[in-house]
Amino acid sequence: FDPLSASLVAGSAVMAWHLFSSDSWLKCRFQECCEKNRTLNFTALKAQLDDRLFGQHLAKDVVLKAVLGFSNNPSPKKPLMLSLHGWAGTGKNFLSQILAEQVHPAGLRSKFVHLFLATLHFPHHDQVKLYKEQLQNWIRGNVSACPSSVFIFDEMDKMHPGVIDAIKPFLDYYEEVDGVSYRKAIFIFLSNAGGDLINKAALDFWTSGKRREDIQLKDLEPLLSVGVFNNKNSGLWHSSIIDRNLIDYFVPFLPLEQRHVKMCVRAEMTARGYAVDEEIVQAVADEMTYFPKEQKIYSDKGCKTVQAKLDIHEDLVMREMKARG
Ligand SMILES: Nc1ncnc2c1ncn2[C@@H]1O[C@H](COP(=O)(O)OP(=O)(O)OP(=O)(O)O)[C@@H](O)[C@H]1O
Repeated sequence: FDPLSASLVAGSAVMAWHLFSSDSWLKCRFQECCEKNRTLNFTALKAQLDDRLFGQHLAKDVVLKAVLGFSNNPSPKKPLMLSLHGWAGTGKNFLSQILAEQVHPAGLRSKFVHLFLATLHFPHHDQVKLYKEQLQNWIRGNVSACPSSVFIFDEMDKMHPGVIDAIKPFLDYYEEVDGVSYRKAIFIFLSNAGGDLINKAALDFWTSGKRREDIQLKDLEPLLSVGVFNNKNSGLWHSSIIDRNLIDYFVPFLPLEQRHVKMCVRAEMTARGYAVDEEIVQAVADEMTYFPKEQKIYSDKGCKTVQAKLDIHEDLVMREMKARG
């Protein structure tokens, strides 16, 4: 190497190191970077929820209100904390995913979005101490790297109260904890707790001839405050998160009717690139089971098994086509 080539090589190396070690434009073209100051886009989120989430007017309203308040506040006093409640397959994970995509476009695939399942990640009650430590380290490390990290905790009703308490310091009104600020992070809890009470309230509305869309948050809150929040037998709420009022928003998910199941089938067919076939839509909706036994109004599993049932129909259609040559 002559001195000129050597300095050129060294210069290029320094430049490359600089470009790829910081969140430069070039680096972020090739790998995901944390957008530290990204705010949630209310209009985009509303459009996504209007288009994709069916039959959940309350959940939609509460989440939009929460997001509006959080994103309009340049210095929130605490992280955003949502607690989603409802029957299986009604869209709790789905909404969390849509919300996460608004902060980090890769959604659940983003390295800044973290999904925990109680039965998978924290299965053994005798290891609570270890889980607590690991979870706190994980949250601390990830929020230090990306303040707008999103943490989703599924199956909160199966989570040991000790593990839930491990999250508490991050949810509180502290400016910083050990030099890290958690105020831009989002925490979402998902749970089936209270689902039966929400279903009962929806059924009461139906029975008295009122429109589902007229159910308001105030119709559910008294029921849930007794049945979930102040019920010492409802595992989830043994935790001090409730005592400290750290949950910003309670988000109820209503049970889904057959018309919503059909909307899910149509959406799934469109996503798979097929023309919507109403015969198949009806067939899939008819294969679902509904409750209560007498009236059969609400889908037992919400829209959860729609994809699997559609797979079977897809298979049958393919075989028919093959048989016809
Ligand atoms: N309200 C809804 N609108 C549109 N699609 C829905 C809705 N609810 C469920 N789905 C569809 O069903 C799938 C399963 O729903 P999801 O996982 O969100 O249910 P969940 O409420 O989280 O259930 P669980 O309590 O059993 O975890 C979603 O990925 C979505 O495709």
